[in-house]
Amino acid sequence: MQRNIDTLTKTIHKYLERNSLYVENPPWEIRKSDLGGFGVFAARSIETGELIFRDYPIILGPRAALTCPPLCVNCYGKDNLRPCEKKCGLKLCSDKCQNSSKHQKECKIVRQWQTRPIPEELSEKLGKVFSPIRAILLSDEDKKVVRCLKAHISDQHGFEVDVMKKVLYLDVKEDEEMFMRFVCCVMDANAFEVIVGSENNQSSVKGLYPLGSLANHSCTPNTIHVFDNNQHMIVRASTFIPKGTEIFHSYSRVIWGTPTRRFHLFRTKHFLCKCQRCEDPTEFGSYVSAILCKNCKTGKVIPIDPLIHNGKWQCEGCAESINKKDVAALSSLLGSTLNSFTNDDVEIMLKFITTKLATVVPENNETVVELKYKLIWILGHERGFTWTELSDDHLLAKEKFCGELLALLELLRLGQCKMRGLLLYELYCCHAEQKRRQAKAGSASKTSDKSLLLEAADILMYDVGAPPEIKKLWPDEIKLREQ
Ligand SMILES: C[S@@+](CC[C@H](N)C(=O)[O-])C[C@H]1O[C@@H](n2cnc3c(N)ncnc32)[C@H](O)[C@@H]1O
Repeated sequence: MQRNIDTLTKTIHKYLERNSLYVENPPWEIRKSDLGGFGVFAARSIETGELIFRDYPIILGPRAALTCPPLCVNCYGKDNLRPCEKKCGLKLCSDKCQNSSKHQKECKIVRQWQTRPIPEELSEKLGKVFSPIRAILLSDEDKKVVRCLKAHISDQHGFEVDVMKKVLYLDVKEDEEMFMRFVCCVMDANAFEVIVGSENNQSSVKGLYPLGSLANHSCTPNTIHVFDNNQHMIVRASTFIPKGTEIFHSYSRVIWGTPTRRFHLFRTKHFLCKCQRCEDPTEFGSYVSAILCKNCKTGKVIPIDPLIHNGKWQCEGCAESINKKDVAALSSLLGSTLNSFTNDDVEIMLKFITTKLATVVPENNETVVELKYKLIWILGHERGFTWTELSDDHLLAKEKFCGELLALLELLRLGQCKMRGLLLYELYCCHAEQKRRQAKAGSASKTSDKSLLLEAADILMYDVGAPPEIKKLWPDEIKLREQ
């Protein structure tokens, strides 16, 4: 399909209207982007925290990753899965899901395609390659929406259809196969990871959001996106966005260093980011990708030109230069050490930060940051380290890491980003626990700073995964939507 601004704008407006999400004079508009293709731009100035748009997934389905557990194909629950009574090969978790009209349609089409029964051991495979089948059942209008989204056409995409044909022996018609292969290319270019379910029963699935898909990437995004309990995507401004500015998501992890982010973006989204943060050898003075100089021991080694693949790196202190390969070897070693730690290795991780890591990388290096973030989620949460079990030292360590990572996010100019919301809440919980302990010991009580909680509640507004204490602070109108 010919992609131009008028067709794209009309198609997206109509899609939002069909889903009751269109608002008159929206603060966004679709335009050609200097980055190539199209993008979403601010049609007027947008204040920090302002709602930019809501979007609804045109396709939502299980993720194919091997690490994702099998899910009910209807509600994405993980428990009580059983094969469909009509033997389509999919798994469901209840009579309600079995009898849902959505499943009835999907069940029928899979049974039509079956040339032999799908054995139970292959049922999980069918669940994981199921999203493109969903696209076949879209209305013609919705198919038109999918056709106007960017597709990365290459043989690397579409393995789902190969599994359908070669492993599950589904007899798919040629035109259906072609459309499903195209849908795989569209999903790979545009799909978001979506969290469904609440607190203790969350699953990760993938969703194609037509308007959300049109926003390009920046490593310093100006938006935050969350998903509510109806799988709507809610996009708000994480910083002030002047009129005419391009609206960006981040497709990568903001705490990764430039080589890691650029590699990830290239591998998954097939482009080399050249944003302001990627261009800056110090990443706005954060030194997230820097390592320490082996020669002078204290100088920070940074890339001379971060946009040159395999270019030289140089120490800011003694000017000693290093090959990118040596930097990459150290990063990879540190990365695998980080991955080898389990939740029980808290003491080892804490020691690793202050000993080994402190001699080879600066304090904001991505490995240090990842490790601190990992510890923040263990301390106060995991078995053996819950709030009441936590030692005073561990509580202090968690509080310190929250403060350090919040300072880093500011250096990285990330505004009211999701990670800030999560860290503010964890910091608030540290203070509340300290206050409880002081009250118990009868000593002068530390005040737990309510402003941290209020700011976290504002940043994480609408997020289905937000802690209950935060949800209580949302305006009634949003609480009602959540029910
Ligand atoms: C989700 S789409 C974004 C919308 C897309 N520009 C379009 O025209 O529909 C993702 C694709 O847009 C392009 N893109 C997004 N951000 C980019 C960036 N910062 N630099 C270069 N290309 C980018 C890449 O081709 C990427 O795979």
